[in-house]
Amino acid sequence: MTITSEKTVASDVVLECRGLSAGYAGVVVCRDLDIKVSAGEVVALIGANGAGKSTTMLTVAGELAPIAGELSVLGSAKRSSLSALARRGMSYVTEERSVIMGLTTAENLRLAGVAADTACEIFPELRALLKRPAGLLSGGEQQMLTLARALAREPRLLLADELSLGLAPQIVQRLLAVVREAADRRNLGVLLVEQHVRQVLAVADRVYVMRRGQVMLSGTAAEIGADLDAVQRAYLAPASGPIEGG
Ligand SMILES: Nc1ncnc2c1ncn2[C@@H]1O[C@H](COP(=O)(O)OP(=O)(O)OP(=O)(O)O)[C@@H](O)[C@H]1O
Repeated sequence: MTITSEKTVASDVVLECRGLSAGYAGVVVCRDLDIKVSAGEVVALIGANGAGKSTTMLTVAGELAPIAGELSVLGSAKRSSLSALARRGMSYVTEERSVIMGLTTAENLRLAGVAADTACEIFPELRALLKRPAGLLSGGEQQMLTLARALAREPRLLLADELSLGLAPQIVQRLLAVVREAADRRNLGVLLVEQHVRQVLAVADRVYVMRRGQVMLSGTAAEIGADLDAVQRAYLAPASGPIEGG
């Protein structure tokens, strides 16, 4: 199945890869990736376990060197480390709880150079939790803290890899709504890996569907959502056997 039409939300491209191959120690795991994210756009990367989503994100984030192809992040095609990209306006958040558990919410924010008021504007839920050690926050609250910390720095590109892994549906919805709002209000470009396909389709502009290291399908969220059952059967069921041609 091929869906070709794509909505162009903004002309400002914050992330683009063309013919990108990525992997580990020279072994290709993802190949020929053509992915683009513009400012103000929420783009979802979905796929079954092992499809190569995290490998793609790690490569885009500067953690893995591309094996082949072109990659341009925030207007530069020069390879940059995660920390250099962070300085230029990229935030990378993952499912791993990145808060320091022994510090309070307020201390975690201070350590990141983020004003508590700014974080609480993003997630008002954090206000009542400022004095609580992050280790005592629920998983959802920890991810609100993580996301507030990331968004308070006013990035131009947010990479979020399964931010809502293992969280309750209402929390997933809340986190995704805040990401959508940041895209709309601050012109943030977002690339989002998400297992909660229906929920992510509700907030995304466009979607790339990966399977066995390749983008098999791309389109607007409406296009992908229109035949989601078929997409799920064809591409989101667990793949069996090795990735071909690695
Ligand atoms: N550090 C690594 N070294 C070698 N191979 C790896 C490494 N990490 C992942 N892989 C392999 O790369 C392939 C893609 O993995 P990746 O984690 O990118 O998929 P994913 O789509 O993010 O999966 P999931 O949804 O399960 O997180 C898998 O076959 C995996 O075993």
